Amino acid sequence: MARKKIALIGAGNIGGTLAHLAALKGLGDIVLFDVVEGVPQGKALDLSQCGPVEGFDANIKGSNDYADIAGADVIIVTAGVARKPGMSRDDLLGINLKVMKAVGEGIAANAPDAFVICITNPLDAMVWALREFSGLPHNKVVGMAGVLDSARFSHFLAEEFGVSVKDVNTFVLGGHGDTMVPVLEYSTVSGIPVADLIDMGFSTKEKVDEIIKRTRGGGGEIVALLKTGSAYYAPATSGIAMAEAYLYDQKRILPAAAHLTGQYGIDDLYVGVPVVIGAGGVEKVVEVKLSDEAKGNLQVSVDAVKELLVACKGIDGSLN
Ligand SMILES: NC(=O)c1ccc[n+]([C@@H]2O[C@H](COP(=O)([O-])OP(=O)(O)OC[C@H]3O[C@@H](n4cnc5c(N)ncnc54)[C@H](O)[C@@H]3O)[C@@H](O)[C@H]2O)c1
Ligand SMILES: O=C(O)C[C@H](O)C(=O)O
Repeated sequence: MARKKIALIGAGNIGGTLAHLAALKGLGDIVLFDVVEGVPQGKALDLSQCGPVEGFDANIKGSNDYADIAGADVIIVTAGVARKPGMSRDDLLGINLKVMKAVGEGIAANAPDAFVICITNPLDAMVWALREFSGLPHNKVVGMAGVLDSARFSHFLAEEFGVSVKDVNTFVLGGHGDTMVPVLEYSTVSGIPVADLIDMGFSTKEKVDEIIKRTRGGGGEIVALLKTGSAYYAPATSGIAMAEAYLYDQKRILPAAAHLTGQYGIDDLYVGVPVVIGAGGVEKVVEVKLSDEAKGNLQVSVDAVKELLVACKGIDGSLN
């Protein structure tokens, strides 16, 4: 069987980390694409020289030419700009929208059969715009944020409860902004609901509420510490988990920004919900029952995403 091909659009902090992980995990051959000349080529050469030590055979190529992504099975998009302290993700909209246009056109012309995972911020608006610009089927274009936000929530809960993070399962829904919705009723440790663990004295409601707040601000906390950019190790790991679900037809249920057509009362919008990812791309949107409080919070988050789409349409008339 021919090796799979993974194309990474954007060879910055996340792009380079994605390439490293994809090579270590043997996902296939890798193309690192960027508009900056030299950077993808330099990173590809450096990464290729891990091969003899790690024992991987992946062909890793750096490129400034979209023709090199032809035949890609999976494309992960991180092209664009990351925020710095004092900025919100939404401040990136104008500049990254233009990047999504170029990337969408490049994908449409060279790799229209790929499964495309968008990571660029502001995530929910950028994945929507990327889908519009590329014209790919909605089930083949998805946004990564929920896996990362849920990983943050799980990490904080495991630390607070003093249990292995392997047993913690959480869901964060909604847009990837400060209005995201960590859903407590679907958060468990080995199947035990968080509320029961609070009753058993593992923590208090106040502390768990603080963790929810910290999860919502999880990206900003790292931006404030790094000062020059944003998180990249956990975002790359999260993107790779989604790529593996597609490449290995795992049918995983993962929170991801997917195109909704009425589910959760939301139409023609990309927003974070649980989805099944397998060889068919986004194979199903999983519509879980939500409490009235979670529904209200999701609506606030959806309204924030809608505002960003209005802004996108204002900037680029072709999106109307
Ligand atoms: N969805 C999430 O959960 C999540 C998490 C972390 C970061 N992000 C976002 O991911 C994006 C990338 O983050 P990063 O840390 O890798 O940033 P980075 O600045 O390190 O890398 C971005 C790369 O994109 C390249 N680029 C710019 N315009 C391009 C174009 N038109 N075509 C191809 N490449 C282009 C740049 O040259 C740069 O190498 C940012 O928008 C960031 O906000 C999202
Ligand atoms: O916070 C950011 O700007 C990057 C990313 O969205 C994150 O959540 O880490």
